Amino acid sequence: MIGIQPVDKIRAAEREFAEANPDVNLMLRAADQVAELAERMVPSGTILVVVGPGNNGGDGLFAARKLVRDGRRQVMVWPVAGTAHPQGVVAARQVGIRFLNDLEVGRLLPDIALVIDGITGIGGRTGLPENVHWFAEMCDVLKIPVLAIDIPSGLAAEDHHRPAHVLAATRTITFAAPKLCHLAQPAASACGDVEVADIGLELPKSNLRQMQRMDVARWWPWPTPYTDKYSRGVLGIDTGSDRYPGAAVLPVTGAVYSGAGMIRFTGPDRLADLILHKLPSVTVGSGRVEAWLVGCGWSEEGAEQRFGPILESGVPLVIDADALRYLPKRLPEGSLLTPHAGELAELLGISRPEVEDDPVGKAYEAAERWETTVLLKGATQYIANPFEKRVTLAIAGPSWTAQAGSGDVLAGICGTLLAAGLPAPKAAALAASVQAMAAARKPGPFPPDVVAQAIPEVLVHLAELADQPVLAGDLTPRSIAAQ
Ligand SMILES: NC(=O)C1=CN([C@@H]2O[C@H](COP(=O)(O)OP(=O)(O)OC[C@H]3O[C@@H](n4cnc5c(N)ncnc54)[C@H](OP(=O)(O)O)[C@@H]3O)[C@@H](O)[C@H]2O)[C@@H](O)CC1
Ligand SMILES: Nc1ncnc2c1ncn2[C@@H]1O[C@H](COP(=O)(O)OP(=O)(O)O)[C@@H](O)[C@H]1O
Ligand SMILES: [K+]
Repeated sequence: MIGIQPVDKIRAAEREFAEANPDVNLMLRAADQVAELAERMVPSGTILVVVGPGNNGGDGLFAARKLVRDGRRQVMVWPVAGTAHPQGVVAARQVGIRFLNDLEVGRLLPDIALVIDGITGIGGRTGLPENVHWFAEMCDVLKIPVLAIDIPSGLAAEDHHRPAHVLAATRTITFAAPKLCHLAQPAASACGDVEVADIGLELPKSNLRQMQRMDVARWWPWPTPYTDKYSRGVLGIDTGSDRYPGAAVLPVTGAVYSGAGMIRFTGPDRLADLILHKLPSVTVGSGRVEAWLVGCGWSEEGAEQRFGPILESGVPLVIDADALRYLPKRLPEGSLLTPHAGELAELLGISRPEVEDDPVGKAYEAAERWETTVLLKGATQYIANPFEKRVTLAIAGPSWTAQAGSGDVLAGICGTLLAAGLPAPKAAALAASVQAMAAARKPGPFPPDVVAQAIPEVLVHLAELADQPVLAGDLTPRSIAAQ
């Protein structure tokens, strides 16, 4: 798990560090890391460092000095605000770096091998300075690689929005910890590959975090030799309707391919035939279950009648789609709500843009109101955990997943994991991450059920990562196997 840090925590850590280490210049440390990455990106060619008025520009100027390599590399600086970090300017001038004006930049740009963006960092407000708009567009058109220092200029560190004008980066090097803009879409799409450089700052634990592959590997409920189908978890699924028959098949597909021990389908009989045709391991009719998945494709007719008895069962529920309209005040303990932005807006009685403006805050608000875990779906998936007062971002996948039915499959994966006994926040974070990883293995317009079929391959890799014996399969002792 990686902690995502707000700007005030970064600044506080910087102050503490400076007090404890008066002889260490953090800007030089940051600049060295920027220069080192720039060397890796373009071992030769001219580098243009674009600097703003603050310390982000200071990083850029000291990196420029380092990159000159005793005159063996041509490095130029464009101070976009007129003024720039005074000591940085002196340092750059001392090694003979040429300072350019707008006209010169326009003329020389086609021959630049790399742009280093030191316009604004964590002090940046959303939006690029106006006199740089043309430059950002030219870099894009000319496909010039851009290395952003800390934050691509135009983005604000704690904001997931991507404004119309931003100096989009090929790579971003940030310091100490990622900020929200590096990981949350659409801002993240302007950051390119993000590298987090250690400059020695000590940061407190964050209540905003992002899942890593190793977390998925470690938390996945791997079966053991003691496992049977019941102990792996029986999932009840009541989904689909005449209007949405696919919403019966898709969640079941997600559940089967993520390894549910057993599935009991209790939706309309006609739909059971459809499911069995594709997935004959599913059983039909009620019985004991460890968790329920409800709501996908219910449509309105009869929804409440379907929901009532399931709510009374007392086991944890995955509550998706139409069932979100009929939430009781108190939900069974351990339940999980899986709304997309529109459904969350309806739940909270606000507009969709209000949710899209503050996904972290709104997901958390709903989680607190219903005292339950909320998985807010979308390009970035947020899991709000009101018990430990934190929000986790799932591992992200390709945008091809934005298609009808992906949410149904995801609900099925969540169901498998709740039935396996995982607490809802873990189940949601694992399910969303694994679906994204499966989609990354099948990048393209594959239907959501085909993406679900890639989950076993993802799990094989994760089991290797976690060194899980479950992979061995053949437990024959080596000496016998060799004969
Ligand atoms: N903290 C750390 O641990 C370390 C930090 N380090 C580095 O310091 C950076 C932070 O530096 P910083 O605080 O000086 O702010 P910075 O990002 O340069 O921007 C402020 C300037 O930009 C201006 N401005 C803002 N938005 C604008 C806009 N949209 N359009 C136009 N102008 C805009 C703003 O103007 P003002 O708000 O004053 O009007 C102000 O003049 C950090 O990202 C990292 O690179 C490392 O050296 C070492 C460790
Ligand atoms: N831009 C995107 N990039 C990646 N995944 C996305 C994107 N937009 C949506 N998704 C995924 O698509 C799913 C859509 O869910 P939902 O809207 O409930 O679909 P449905 O109800 O039709 O199944 C979510 O699980 C989310 O993971
Ligand atoms: K920057």
